[in-house]
Amino acid sequence: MQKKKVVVALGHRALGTTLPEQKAATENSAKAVADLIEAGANVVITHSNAPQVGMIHTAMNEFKKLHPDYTVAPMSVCSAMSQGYIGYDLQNSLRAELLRRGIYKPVATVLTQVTVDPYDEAFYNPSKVIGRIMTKEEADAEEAKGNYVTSVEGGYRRIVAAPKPQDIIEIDTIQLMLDAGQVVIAAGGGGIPVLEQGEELRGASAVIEKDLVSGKLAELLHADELMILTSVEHVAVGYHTEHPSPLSKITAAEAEQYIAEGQFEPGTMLPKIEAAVEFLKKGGKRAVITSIDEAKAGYLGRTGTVIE
Ligand SMILES: Nc1ncnc2c1ncn2[C@@H]1O[C@H](COP(=O)(O)OP(=O)(O)O)[C@@H](O)[C@H]1O
Ligand SMILES: NC(=O)OP(=O)(O)O
Repeated sequence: MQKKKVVVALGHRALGTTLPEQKAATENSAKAVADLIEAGANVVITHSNAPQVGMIHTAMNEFKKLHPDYTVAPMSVCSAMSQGYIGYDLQNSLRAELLRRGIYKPVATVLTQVTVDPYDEAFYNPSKVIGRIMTKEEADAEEAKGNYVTSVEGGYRRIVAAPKPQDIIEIDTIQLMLDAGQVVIAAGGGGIPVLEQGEELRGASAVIEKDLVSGKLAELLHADELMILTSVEHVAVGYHTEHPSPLSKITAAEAEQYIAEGQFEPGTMLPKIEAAVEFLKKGGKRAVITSIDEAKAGYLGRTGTVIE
């Protein structure tokens, strides 16, 4: 039987935030991904990174206090570190889970760079929330350094630019590994944002939305399916009303209509729907949005929101 090529996007619930949380969460997520592999999927995994990249950035800032003449680690470097750190836990959890099930499959993380447009409006309107919740004093200190913050429930968080992903530099490597039946973890945290300058790639001060890059990855790999595994079993309309209606199966045109009605929250559900619609418009067959706990049922069409 021909295996299905599936891009699987893992969100916050699949990763946790702190080091011990991430270890436990990735072990759980590995079970969900192994279920998909057992069900016949060849998977490429991509994942969130906002809490982790913020934590790494804070750590690098602390390091600079010991060495004031050092430059602060750019956000692109912090993104690369977050791919390595999250990929390390994910690939080991998945390797072990597959071995426990008697499946031998190489699992590897590809440090992935994603080009962005230097004129992307997002550079003038930072909107991507990263890192931990801060006090007013900490937020003021960030602003004094030239960073941006926004108020959230419980305090303040940093915001950075989230330009749209244009192209994936390591796509041929990812494709080769996928075609060889290997499990690839790629474009984590939206990918390391880079600007093309002649032959050079220069890191951009931004964090790309992981949902949008998962759609781009699925498109460029000609994947059969995009699965976005998040914290809710279904996408809903009227989500913030007393009577939300869960969606089971919709078309891309219906999804666009709901986008126009403002049914999806920017920064959480909206980019997932946009990624799904874009993937379908570029030739994808099916996108599924469901909870990480229902991954296999979603893959088998028994739950989740399916967009076709
Ligand atoms: N219309 C909607 N239907 C379902 N969930 C929604 C909707 N609008 C916003 N959400 C929120 O989106 C969240 C999932 O997005 P997010 O927290 O960014 O997840 P992830 O980290 O998995 O990408 C859900 O927990 C839910 O609160
Ligand atoms: N890069 C990214 O979109 O991360 P989050 O999903 O954690 O916001």
